[in-house]
Amino acid sequence: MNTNAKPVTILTGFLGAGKTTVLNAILRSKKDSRFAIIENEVGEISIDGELIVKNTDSFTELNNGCICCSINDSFVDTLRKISQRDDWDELIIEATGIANPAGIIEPFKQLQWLQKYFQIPNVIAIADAKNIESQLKVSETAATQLAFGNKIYISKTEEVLEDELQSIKKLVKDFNPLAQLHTGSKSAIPIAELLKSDELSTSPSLPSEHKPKHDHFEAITLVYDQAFDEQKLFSRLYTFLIVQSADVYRFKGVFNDSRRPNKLVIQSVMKSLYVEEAETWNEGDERKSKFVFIGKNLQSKGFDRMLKSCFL
Ligand SMILES: Nc1nc2c(ncn2[C@@H]2O[C@H](COP(=O)(O)OP(=O)(O)OP(=O)(O)O)[C@@H](O)[C@H]2O)c(=O)[nH]1
Repeated sequence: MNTNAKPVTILTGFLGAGKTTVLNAILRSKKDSRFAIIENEVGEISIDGELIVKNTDSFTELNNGCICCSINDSFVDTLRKISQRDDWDELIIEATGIANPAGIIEPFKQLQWLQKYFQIPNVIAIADAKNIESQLKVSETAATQLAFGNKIYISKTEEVLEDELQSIKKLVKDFNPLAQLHTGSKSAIPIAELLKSDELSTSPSLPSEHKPKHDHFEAITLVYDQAFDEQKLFSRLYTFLIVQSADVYRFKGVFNDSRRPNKLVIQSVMKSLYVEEAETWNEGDERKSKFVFIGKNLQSKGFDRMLKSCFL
């Protein structure tokens, strides 16, 4: 092992599993570390970039598009760029929720020059206690993500009963018996255990002829200059999610309600919808509102009409 190589953590897991939440908890708990962060998102517009807690000693690189299928030049270029900087101590990569993480893990194992700068990654696969069972039924990707973790973290455990949690543990173990299993909730994420590197040798190696499969998800991003009415937006989206949204697996937005000094974040995971306050708008901000819908057979016109009906 190269002693100058720095630690790398990859966060994978299905849409809405809690990857950004874990990333933010790591940033908050290790204030003295300087993090290089790579966000791999679908859609042309970054929303996750806006959801990461601000830490002046860290920097974020965005890598849009699918990096699941092969060693991807733009991802390797991003790693090269980071390797040439000396203002970071640890690298964290948040993979998109809709892809097999093989293409993110593969370069670290196969490109020798990378090993001079980066350790073999600690891969944390996050499974949402409330939704993983149904996600595994609709998505092969959800299963593949679990299979790649050397650690599996079951999030949102406070949302399920103890006997449900036991059967979820058994279920995820079936997909990856070698992984260390951890559980937690938003306010009690076992960061130290998740980041401990002593078990990395159990990281599953890639099958020599692996053919990554991914589901045919698409993302629609919509951006508006107009301000939104928070209540209207919540109630229309809530009704939409309950009544019509079989094919929307994830929805996220950062929006402006001009009566409020803060950015507002609205997001759904399956049928649940949440609004949270984020940082305040700065003087001179354009106050654009951005939304992304992720799923199958999506029609942007319908989303656009619904969102426009929620302007202030
Ligand atoms: N109740 C509860 N909610 C959680 C927990 N972890 C995350 N969440 C919520 O779940 C939603 C999705 O969390 P994110 O961290 O954005 O999920 P993600 O995996 O980054 O989502 P994508 O990047 O879109 O795939 C947010 O509303 C979080 O606040 C948890 O342990 N308990």
